[in-house]
Amino acid sequence: MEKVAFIINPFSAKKNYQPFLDALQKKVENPLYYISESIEGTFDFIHQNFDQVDIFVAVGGDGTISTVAQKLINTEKILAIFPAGSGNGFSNETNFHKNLDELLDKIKAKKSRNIDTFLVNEKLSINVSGTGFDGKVVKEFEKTERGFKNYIKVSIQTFFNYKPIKVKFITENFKQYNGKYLMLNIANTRQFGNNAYIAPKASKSDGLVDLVLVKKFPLTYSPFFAFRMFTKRLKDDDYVTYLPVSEIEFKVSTKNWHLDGEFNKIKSPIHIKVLPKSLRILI
Ligand SMILES: Nc1ncnc2c1ncn2[C@@H]1O[C@H](COP(=O)(O)OP(=O)(O)OP(=O)(O)O)[C@@H](O)[C@H]1O
Repeated sequence: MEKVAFIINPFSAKKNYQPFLDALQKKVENPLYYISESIEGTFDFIHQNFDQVDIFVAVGGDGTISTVAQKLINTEKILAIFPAGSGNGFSNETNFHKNLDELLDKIKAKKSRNIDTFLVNEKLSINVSGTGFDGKVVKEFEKTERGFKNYIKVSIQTFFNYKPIKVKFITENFKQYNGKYLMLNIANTRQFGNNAYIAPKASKSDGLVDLVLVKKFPLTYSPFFAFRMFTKRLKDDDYVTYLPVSEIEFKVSTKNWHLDGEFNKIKSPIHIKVLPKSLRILI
């Protein structure tokens, strides 16, 4: 077996990691694994095993993957994923499936490629991060037991009393886009998760992110918006503007952000910067 370590987040996938662990122990002799009780725990584990491991497998959702990725950025170490989250946006976009045999075959072949990531001020994002409506939704969602149904429920409740955010660009050339928005997202890949394609043309290896500005639309329009998002047709939507950028600065009237689906408080002004080809992933 290649030099590989499995980092399992017991809080993802409805805490149902035991079947994964049983299967792993059946198929791999004496696997190196770590059940992560905290983000700090994951950091320590990676630090302690860094020299003797080539491939770190994150077993969890986008939040877990992002914490593992933070320690692998700009190194030769390879990130692999066994998706076990509720949305799995990043793993959907990087071709990882809930199939242990397939993953073990890929590990044996050990082929990899470098992809982009980006920073929101100093914080790393690998998939899609944003502020405004969905920052608030993630904040409220984290108070529930998660899952797709709760996500939809919280989204509808939040929509009713949501005030648009104000965005003011610092970077010249973009000032024409100053204004009020329902939400602002930065997309390295195409989807949030659950095949919700907020940026259907985004590419994780072009040195750019899509800055996605969404204007407030009437509630009656939300089914059309959702339909377009799930069918990769949001690009044609009049409420949405796409700005592909490698770096951009702006002020925004809220601190509520989500980074790869995890709630974060980030102080304005905001500096977005792509880190081109900074993360090596197993293919
Ligand atoms: N390395 C880690 N170790 C322990 N807990 C973590 C780690 N990374 C993230 N967490 C916490 O675990 C919870 C679930 O994380 P994660 O995002 O992986 O799963 P999810 O929310 O079910 O999936 P998704 O983001 O795909 O919807 C979050 O509350 C997060 O803060």
